[in-house]
Amino acid sequence: MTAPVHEVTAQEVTTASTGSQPRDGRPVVVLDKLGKDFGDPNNPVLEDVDLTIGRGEFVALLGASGCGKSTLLNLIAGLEQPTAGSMEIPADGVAFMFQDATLFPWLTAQGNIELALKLRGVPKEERKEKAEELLALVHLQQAGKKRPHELSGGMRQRVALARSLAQDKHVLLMDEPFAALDAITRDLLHEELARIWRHTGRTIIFVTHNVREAVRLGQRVLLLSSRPGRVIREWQVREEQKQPEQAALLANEMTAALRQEISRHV
Ligand SMILES: Nc1ncnc2c1ncn2[C@@H]1O[C@H](COP(=O)(O)OP(=O)(O)OP(=O)(O)O)[C@@H](O)[C@H]1O
Repeated sequence: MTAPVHEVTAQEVTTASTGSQPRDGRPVVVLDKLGKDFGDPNNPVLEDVDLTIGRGEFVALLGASGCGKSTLLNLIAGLEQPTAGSMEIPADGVAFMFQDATLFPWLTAQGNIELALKLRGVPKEERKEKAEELLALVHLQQAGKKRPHELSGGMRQRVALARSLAQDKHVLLMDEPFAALDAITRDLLHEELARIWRHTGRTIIFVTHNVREAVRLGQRVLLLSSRPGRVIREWQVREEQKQPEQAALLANEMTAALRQEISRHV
């Protein structure tokens, strides 16, 4: 059985009666008692997920392995249907970025971005310029003619980010996009992503296992319980808490909560 999915247009916005409220901005994603099972209703992956995400928010999602983080993103992306509760998601869909860049190997970096623009219906004569702008936004203006195998992992993820921005969706879902990168490259990409988020005003929902990454990037960090997954705790991250000392304290607090949740489940 599937549950109702309501698609909100840019103008049509409602507020959920329950769950996490956004810090500011109109709600763009509203999950109300959302649940998902894969055939066994007695063993749902997600149950009673209540969450409201406001326009322009950067939300990081933490939780033990297998608690349903990716499933939650798939539901918001419309790739899976909920089996309980209801949700409101943007009518024009969302953009998705994964851990693996999944670029087409036979296309150049620029070609991969131009393809996304083409699929969005951007006229041919505008695609080159727009792709170049997006490459510049991710600081890859020199690499447009290179194919994916000629790029480092970090550069491939930059192209993947530019490609997801090319889809021109307001909501960007990111599923552990930097997990496979080394610490220094990841750090650089954090800076890039924070800058791009401020520049574009996108709403970003970012899944990670890395607590420091969540503190570094998120305005709000949510902790999902182990199966069945639901939001059990959340932290607002103030700007000053992104400074190293305070960030470390907050990360410790989140790690303790995450550990407790993992051991409770074990
Ligand atoms: N299409 C599917 N059919 C059956 N079970 C599924 C399907 N997709 C996910 N699951 C199950 O749902 C549970 C949650 O998976 P999910 O990938 O959402 O967790 P996760 O929190 O993202 O995990 P990780 O942190 O390890 O990536 C797992 O037990 C998984 O096997």
